Amino acid sequence: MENVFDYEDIQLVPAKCIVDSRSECDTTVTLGSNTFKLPVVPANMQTIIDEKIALYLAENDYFYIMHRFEPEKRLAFTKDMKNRGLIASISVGVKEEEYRFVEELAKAQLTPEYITIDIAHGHSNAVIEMIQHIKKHLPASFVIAGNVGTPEAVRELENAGADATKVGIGPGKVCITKIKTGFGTGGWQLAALRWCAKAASKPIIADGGIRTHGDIAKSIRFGASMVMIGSLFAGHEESPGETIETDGKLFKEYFGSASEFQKGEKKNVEGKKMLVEHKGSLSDTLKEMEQDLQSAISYAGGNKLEAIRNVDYVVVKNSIFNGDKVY
Ligand SMILES: NC(=O)C1=CN([C@@H]2O[C@H](COP(=O)(O)OP(=O)(O)OC[C@H]3O[C@@H](n4cnc5c(N)ncnc54)[C@H](OP(=O)(O)O)[C@@H]3O)[C@@H](O)[C@H]2O)C=CC1
Ligand SMILES: Nc1nc2c(ncn2[C@@H]2O[C@H](COP(=O)(O)O)[C@@H](O)[C@H]2O)c(=O)[nH]1
Repeated sequence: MENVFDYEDIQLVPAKCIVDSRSECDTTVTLGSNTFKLPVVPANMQTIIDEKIALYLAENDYFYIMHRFEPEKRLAFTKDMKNRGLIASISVGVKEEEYRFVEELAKAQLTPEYITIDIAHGHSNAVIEMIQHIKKHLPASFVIAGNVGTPEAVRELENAGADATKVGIGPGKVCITKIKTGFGTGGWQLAALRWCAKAASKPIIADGGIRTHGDIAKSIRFGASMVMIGSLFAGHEESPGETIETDGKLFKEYFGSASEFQKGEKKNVEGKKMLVEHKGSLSDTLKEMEQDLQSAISYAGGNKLEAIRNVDYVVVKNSIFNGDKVY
């Protein structure tokens, strides 16, 4: 790979505006057989989403993916969402008990609309076999598989039956994979996304490294259908992470799914914990994201998300913030 770059190295080039107001710009996106308000999904991590947030997102037409770290609650969660006439979207791992869980769902005739296979190194037979298992027992579920960082991986998971792949190994804010292993897409996530998107024949979810709302538009430009975000969703009133007061200031904790805090032991740790400034309500952030994306669509010279895919861009190595600290 040559000419790698990341979010802060790129600026999108404006095209002639065709709308009279940014409110005319449509930020909706279709994934599988459902249409959502934004091409954004909060990360399936325990300090980012819980049942209450999932319910709020589903009721308000946002995409969500429930985490897999309270495995015993997933069947009841799926049933509850279905009883409310809402989309059920859950995560699974690849261990033996996860195979039994998929069979249990099938036996109970509960088909989640979306199942995400949530594994650090998704380019593996373990993930391929789980995709095939889900497709055998729950053929109507839309399967998102990951995480990966190469075109080969995207193709292999798609060929195994994945309906979408999730790209991003190591760009996350609480990720230490890049430091502990030397591997990943950290520092060149946007270029890796472009590389993967060129090989993809199905949707790609860009996962990790989003630090500003403008990065959502950049992800769309470089081939993402949807963007998964952790840290920007971490500090809300509703966020499940613990609230901590330091010197009169409120913070919320945000920890990695492969951190010692998540695992309860110091084994194969590839994540850390940090404190994020308290930032008000989730609905305010979602509204602001929508407005910023509407504005981005207007700069792209269109009135739909698709317009962003075709804009020109320039590489401005590490200079777009002019020294301003925005995160
Ligand atoms: N997007 C990212 O960059 C990363 C995300 N994470 C997140 O952390 C969580 C835990 O992930 P993960 O450890 O995969 O899940 P699990 O702890 O559920 O591990 C799943 C299985 O895969 C095996 N495994 C894990 N990593 C590797 C590897 N590098 N090579 C071969 N086998 C492996 C594990 O065995 P064993 O433990 O014995 O090796 C285990 O059997 C997930 O939520 C994941 O998304 C973690 C790191 C990077
Ligand atoms: N390497 C690790 N990556 C992790 C861990 N827990 C989550 N993640 C990934 O990060 C993104 C969120 O990134 P952000 O930049 O938006 O904060 C999340 O969706 C996972 O893919 C971890 O412990 N280690």
